Amino acid sequence: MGLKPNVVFVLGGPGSGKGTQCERLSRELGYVHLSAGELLRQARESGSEEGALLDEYLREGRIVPVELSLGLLRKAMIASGGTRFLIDGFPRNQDNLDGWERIMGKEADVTCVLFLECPESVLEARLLHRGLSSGRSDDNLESARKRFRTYVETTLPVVEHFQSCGLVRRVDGSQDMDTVFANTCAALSDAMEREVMAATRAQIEAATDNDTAAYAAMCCDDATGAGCTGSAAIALKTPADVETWGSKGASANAAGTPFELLNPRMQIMGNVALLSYLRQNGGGDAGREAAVEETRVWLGKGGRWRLKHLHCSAIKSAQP
Ligand SMILES: Nc1ncnc2c1ncn2[C@@H]1O[C@H](COP(=O)(O)OP(=O)(O)O)[C@@H](O)[C@H]1O
Ligand SMILES: Nc1ccn([C@H]2C[C@H](O)[C@@H](COP(=O)(O)OP(=O)(O)O)O2)c(=O)n1
Repeated sequence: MGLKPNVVFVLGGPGSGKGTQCERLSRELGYVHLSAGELLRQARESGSEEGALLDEYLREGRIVPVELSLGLLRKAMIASGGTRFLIDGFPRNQDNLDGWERIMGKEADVTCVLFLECPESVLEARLLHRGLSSGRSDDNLESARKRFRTYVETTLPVVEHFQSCGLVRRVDGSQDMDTVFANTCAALSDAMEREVMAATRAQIEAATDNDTAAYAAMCCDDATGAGCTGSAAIALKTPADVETWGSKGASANAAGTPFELLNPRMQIMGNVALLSYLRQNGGGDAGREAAVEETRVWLGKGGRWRLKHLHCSAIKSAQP
């Protein structure tokens, strides 16, 4: 099975800093940032037949039917080619949530919900200030108050739903931008760890399936592998490189064998993740048994985790 898209929902009142934080997170941590509100504004401007209807919804601070917002999000997710998403301003009500679960529930994994908390007085001041230059028809006091009411009545219950699933990471959005960013990064660390584990599993599955193209697609252009051969690091970029690598460390890649990643240790530094584990290939009747210490260095960029380097120990045990 390939890698499912990993999604972080970013919620908070209007003006809580969702767009500001997502823009920086996407730049520094390599996520694809998609703003539901921005996609709707673009759709309104595109001259489509829904334009006039959208204009009314946006001015009134009402939430548009999920078919429309999720349709735009889904298209943008596919067009981005990424697997790691910050989805900003969605799901904003029960209709959004139901639509997501119906259409995307099996297609994507929600790793966490980043929730920026901010008092209404701060939000109002920010939106009025933003209104001086944003050109947004809803950055005025009347629309801001309507949007805040909509947020309290319809979005907070969605946050409570995610809270009961243990997915909410709360960050005080009223602090200065750098402090909010630092707290946001810390709040995302466990979600990022899960993304890296999922990417690692998907890449090992590609190896055990002999899917060298899928494996290579998860590598950086300058990726290298070292260890198994006892010689210098070799390039790990093209399917042919992966083939060469596999043939040298064949026992650890016994075709179709199930595997376990034991004792994983992970360190995340910005958009770099370092993961070490003992990879145990159980084979049972199906194949050989082998254990290898592996360290993978992953780089988060362009909306994906890409392998930068793989180091393997010698095979610790193998049965013919
Ligand atoms: N931590 C912060 N402190 C002060 N102003 C902020 C902060 N975060 C965002 N802003 C400003 O507040 C306004 C709203 O931020 P934005 O990111 O657009 O919010 P949202 O996407 O949640 O509506 C913007 O003008 C932005 O520059
Ligand atoms: N899931 C969504 C997200 C936004 N919208 C609409 C309604 C919102 O008032 C506007 C603007 O949302 P956006 O997230 O860009 O901005 P604010 O958080 O309100 O500042 O877009 C929607 O209908 N459905």
